[in-house]
Amino acid sequence: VRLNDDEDYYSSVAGLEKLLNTEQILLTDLKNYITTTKQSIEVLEKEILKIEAEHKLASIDVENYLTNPVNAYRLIKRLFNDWHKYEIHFEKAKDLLNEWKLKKNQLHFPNQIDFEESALALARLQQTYNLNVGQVASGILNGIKYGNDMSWSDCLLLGQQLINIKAFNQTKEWIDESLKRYSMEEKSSAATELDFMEKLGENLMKTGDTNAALEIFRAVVINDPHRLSTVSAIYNNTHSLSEALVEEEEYHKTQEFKLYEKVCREELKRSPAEERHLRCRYYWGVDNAFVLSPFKIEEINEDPFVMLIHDMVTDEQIETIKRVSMPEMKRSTVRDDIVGGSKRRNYRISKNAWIEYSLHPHIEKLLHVLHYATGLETQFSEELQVANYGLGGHYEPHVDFYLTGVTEEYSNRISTSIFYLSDVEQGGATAFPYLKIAIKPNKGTVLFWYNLHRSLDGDYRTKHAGCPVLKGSKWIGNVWTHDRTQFAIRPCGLYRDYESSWEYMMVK
Ligand SMILES: O=C(O)CCC(=O)C(=O)O
Ligand SMILES: [Fe+2]
Repeated sequence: VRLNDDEDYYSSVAGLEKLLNTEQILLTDLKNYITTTKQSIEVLEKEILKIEAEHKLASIDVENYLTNPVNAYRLIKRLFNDWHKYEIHFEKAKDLLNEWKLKKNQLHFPNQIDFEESALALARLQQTYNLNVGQVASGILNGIKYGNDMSWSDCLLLGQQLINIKAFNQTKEWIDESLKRYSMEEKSSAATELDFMEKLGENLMKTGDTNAALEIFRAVVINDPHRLSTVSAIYNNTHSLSEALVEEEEYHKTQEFKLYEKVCREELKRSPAEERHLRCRYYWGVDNAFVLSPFKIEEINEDPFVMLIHDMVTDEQIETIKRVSMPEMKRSTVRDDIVGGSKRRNYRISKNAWIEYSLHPHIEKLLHVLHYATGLETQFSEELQVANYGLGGHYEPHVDFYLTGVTEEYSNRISTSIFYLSDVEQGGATAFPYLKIAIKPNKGTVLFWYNLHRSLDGDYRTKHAGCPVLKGSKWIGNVWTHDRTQFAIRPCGLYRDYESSWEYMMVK
C-alpha cells in the first residue's frame, strides 16, 4: 500500500517501522510455510523410498516383476491413484503463493525510489562524515558497532546502485569492499563465482577503472572460455559509457558546500579566542515574568545573534507534539522562489507536518515561552513545523528568509526558533558553515537566531543546514516569527546594516 506520491518509507523512522512490520509478517508466513511443507515433504520422501524400492526390485528382472499380478496391479494403482495425491502438494504450494500475493497487496513495501534513495543516503553519510567503507559494511559507525555485517553481494549491489544514481565517488570503494569480502566469504560454486566476477568487471568498467575490469575479465575467460562472448559484450557495451558518467552536482563542488561538510564533521570550529566573549546566563524574561524559573541562555554568536535556550520544552510537551503531528507527517518539500510552488528535492530529506498552536495547550505554551525568552511578538508566527529526519536525512545549506523583496502585505521571517524534540546519537547537527558552528540536537533545548539585519534585509551569514543524521531519529519543531510589530524589541539602526552579509550572498 502506498497512499500517494509524497509517501515514502526510507525518509523517516516511522516509515521504516512499517517496513519492519511487513517483514515480520512475511517472516512468520514463511516459517509457517516451512513447517507445514517439511511435514508433507517427509511423507513424500517415505513414499518415494517405497517406489524406488519397487523399481530396484523391478530392474533385477523386469519381465519376472511385471508378470506378478500384484506388482502389475500396484503399478497401475500408483499411477492412477497415487501420483495425483502428490500433485496436491504442488497445488497447495500454489494456493499458498496466491494467498501470499494477495496478502502482499495489504502490506507496506518500498519501491524503486525508496531503494535508490536509501542507497543515496548511505553515500551521503559516507561522504559527509568521511566514513570508512569497511567499517560501515561491518555495521560500525564511528567506532560503535550497531548492526550485522554486509555480505559481498550486498556491497556489490550497493556499488551497482551508486553507479545508477551517479554517486561515483563512493562506488569504487563499495566495489573494492565487495571484492575484499568475496575473497573471505564461503563461496557456493564456481559458476556463481564467475557470475560475480563478471558483474564486478562490469561495475569497474562503469566507474572508469578499465584496467582492473580487464584483469577480472581475463580471469573469468581463463576459468571458463565459454564466457568469452558475454564478457566481450559487457566490455564493448560499457566501454563507451565510462567517460560520460562522471559528473557531480555543481553545488556539491562549491567551497560553501565543502565548508558545510567540514562543520558537520566538526573539523572546522571556532577557536577558544573567538568564543571568549560568549556567556551562559540566566534571564528572567520579559517583564521579569520568569523570575522563579529563569531561562538558561547560552550565547552562541554575537553578530548575527544566535543563542540556545536550555530546558524550554518538557518531555510531556514533546510527547504531545509528536502524537498530534505523527499522522500528518508528509515528505518535506522546498519552496521554489523562482518558479513558485514546492518540490520534493534530494537536498531536503525529512518528513514534516504543519501544526496549529491552538490544537493543544502544550503546543500553545511553545509560543508563550518563546515570547518571554526573546521579547518577540509571536502573533505573526507561522504554524509550528514539526520535522523528522531518518536514515541519512538532511537539509542542505539554505537561508530561512524569503529572497523576494518585502512588500506592504508581506512580511519576512525575522527569526528562526528550532525546538529540539529529540537527541540524536550521531550526526544531525544544525550547522552554520560561515559561522563555523554546529549545534548538536539536545532534547528540550531551543536554538534561536535572527535571520534579518535590523534593516530587515536578509542576513546571508545565517545560512544553515541540518547535517545528515548518522544514527538516530531527529525531531525538531520550527517556529518562524515574522517581522511585523517587532520594532520595540528590535528597532532598526541609524544606518542600513546589511552590507556585512553581502559577500555571503554569492555561492563560491
Ligand atoms: O534540521 C535542522 O537542524 C535545520 C532545519 C532547518 O533549517 C529548517 O527546517 O529550515
Ligand atoms: Fe532552515
